[in-house]
Amino acid sequence: MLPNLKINPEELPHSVVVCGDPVRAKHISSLLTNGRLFAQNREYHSYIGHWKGKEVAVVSHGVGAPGAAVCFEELIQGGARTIIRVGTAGSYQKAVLPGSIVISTSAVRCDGLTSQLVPPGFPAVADRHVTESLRRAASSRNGEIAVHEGMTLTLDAFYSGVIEFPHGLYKKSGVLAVEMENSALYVISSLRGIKAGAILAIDGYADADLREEYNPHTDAVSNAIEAEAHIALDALVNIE
Ligand SMILES: O=P(O)(O)O[C@H]1O[C@H](CO)[C@@H](O)[C@H]1O
Ligand SMILES: O=c1cc[nH]c(=O)[nH]1
Repeated sequence: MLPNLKINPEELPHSVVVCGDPVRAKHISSLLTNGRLFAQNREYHSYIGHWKGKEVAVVSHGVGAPGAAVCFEELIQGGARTIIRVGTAGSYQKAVLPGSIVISTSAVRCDGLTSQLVPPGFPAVADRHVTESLRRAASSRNGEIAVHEGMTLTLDAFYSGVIEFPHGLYKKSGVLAVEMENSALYVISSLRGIKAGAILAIDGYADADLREEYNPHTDAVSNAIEAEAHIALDALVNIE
């Protein structure tokens, strides 16, 4: 039994979708054929079912890299070989609008967790086969929603303290969006030799110049989450 996920590894498929929100995990499982809850502990709610004939799991990892890392490590210990994160993120770029989607190719490591695992220069990169599969799955949806691809940034602090995080620096460097777990997923998957990637629904602007009142509960964001869930499931079953 995996101690934090409370999953019996014999039940865990090789292909897994992960997301922060347990309610989103339940919703994604409702898209599956015979989707059902098969484990639950803390923020980790695990569902199993079939997508286009292939068995997949959907597991929530909560908010933030340390808790998510527990989830990723135990999934890999339990036999997961491909993990795709279906997340949300704040945009740094005017052209990356709320309600659009970002396929993350890499993550700037502004989290604390990965600096306890690997040296500073170690890259956090998505697997190229996963990224390619996400790109193909997204392009087969006929441009119904804008899809961007590029670097994202992983940060621990959702709200600022007295220190201002230099969002503007990363905006100028071409980073598309900020979220809180991708670097952990990429570093851990590289260390353990499995494939991982991430797709993100943009739920607002994180950049101070563009920011309005943060409201991630809009129809545009819900539509983007619905679309990215379908894209991730398609990418998971069609990966080469
Ligand atoms: O929507 P999820 O997958 O939780 O992702 C993003 O949303 C949470 C913050 O609201 C963080 O977990 C961040 O990474
Ligand atoms: O970490 C996150 C996630 C969604 N939106 C943000 O602005 N930040």
